[in-house]
Amino acid sequence: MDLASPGVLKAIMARHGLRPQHRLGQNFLIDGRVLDAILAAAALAPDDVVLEIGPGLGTLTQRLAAAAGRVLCIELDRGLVEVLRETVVASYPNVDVVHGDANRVDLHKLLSERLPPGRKAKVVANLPYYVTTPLVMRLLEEGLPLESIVVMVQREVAERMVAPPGGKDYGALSVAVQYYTEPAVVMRVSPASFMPQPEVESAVVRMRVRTEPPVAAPERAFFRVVKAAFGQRRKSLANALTSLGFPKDVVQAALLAAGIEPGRRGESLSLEEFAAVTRNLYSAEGA
Ligand SMILES: C[S@@+](CC[C@H](N)C(=O)[O-])C[C@H]1O[C@@H](n2cnc3c(N)ncnc32)[C@H](O)[C@@H]1O
Repeated sequence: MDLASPGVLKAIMARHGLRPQHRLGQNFLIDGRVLDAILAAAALAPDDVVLEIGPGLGTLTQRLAAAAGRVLCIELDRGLVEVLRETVVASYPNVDVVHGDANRVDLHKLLSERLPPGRKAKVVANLPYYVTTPLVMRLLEEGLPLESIVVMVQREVAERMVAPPGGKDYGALSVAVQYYTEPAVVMRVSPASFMPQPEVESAVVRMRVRTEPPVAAPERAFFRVVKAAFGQRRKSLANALTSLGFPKDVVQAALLAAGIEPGRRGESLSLEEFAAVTRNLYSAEGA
C-alpha cells in the first residue's frame, strides 16, 4: 500500500477516527519525490539500524524498513501507534514501534538493546517542528552511537544549522550542529508536499556525525562560551563573556591572545575562534 497519497492517508485516518493534530506537528508527507530524496541522503545499507522519530502513519517508515535491517520508531500519538501496526508492522517484521515522547525516551538504552556491538544507528525523520531544536540538540549532545542524521525541518532552522559565521542565521544552533556534524541542506521542500500543508517551507538536512570534534577545546567550557556569546548578541564579546564570571580585563586579554578584537560580536566568530577563546579563558582552570 503506497501511503504517499492524500486519499489513502485520509481513508486510514477516517477508519481509525483520527484527525491530524496541529499541536503534535502532524504534517504527513505525500510527495514520493521527497521520500526518494530522504532515502538517497540516508544511504541505507541492508544491515543498518535506523531510528525514526515521529513515524506518523508510516509513509517514510515503510521505505526505511524496505531499505534497512531494522527500524526503531518513537511515536507520541497512541492513535498513530495503532495505525502503524496495520500500515507497517504487519508487513515489515523488522520495525519496532515505541510509544513515547522522543524528548524523554532513554535513547542510550533503546539503541544499546538493538545495535550489534560496535555499530552505530542512522536517524531518519520528518520531525515535528514544535520540538525540532531540543530534539536535534539531544541527538547531538548525548554522545549517542549515531553515524548520521537526516531530518526534515523548517527551512529557517535548516538555514541556521548550516550558516557560516557573520550572518543573522549563525547562532548557538549553527555552532553545535557544525561542532558535532558535517551538515548540508539536501533539498528544499514546499508546503504542498504535506497533508495538511504547514505554514512554513521545509528542508531536508543531512548531518554526518563527526568521530572527532573539528576544534580543540574542553567541550563543556566551549559551549559555555558559545552560550554566553550568543546569549547577549548585541553586546561586544568583551561584555557578553563577563557573564561567565570573569573580570572584563581577563576576557579582553583572552580575546586579544586569540587574535580577536574585543569589540567584535559572537556572531562573527568561527568555531576555531570560539575554541581559542575557550582555551585562553579556561586552560588555567582545567575545565
Ligand atoms: C511531521 S509528522 C511526520 C509523520 C511521518 N513521518 C511522515 O513523514 O508523514 C511528525 C510526527 O511526530 C509525532 N510526534 C510529535 N511529537 C513527538 C514527540 N515528542 N515524540 C515522538 N513523536 C512525536 C507526531 O505525532 C507525528 O506523527
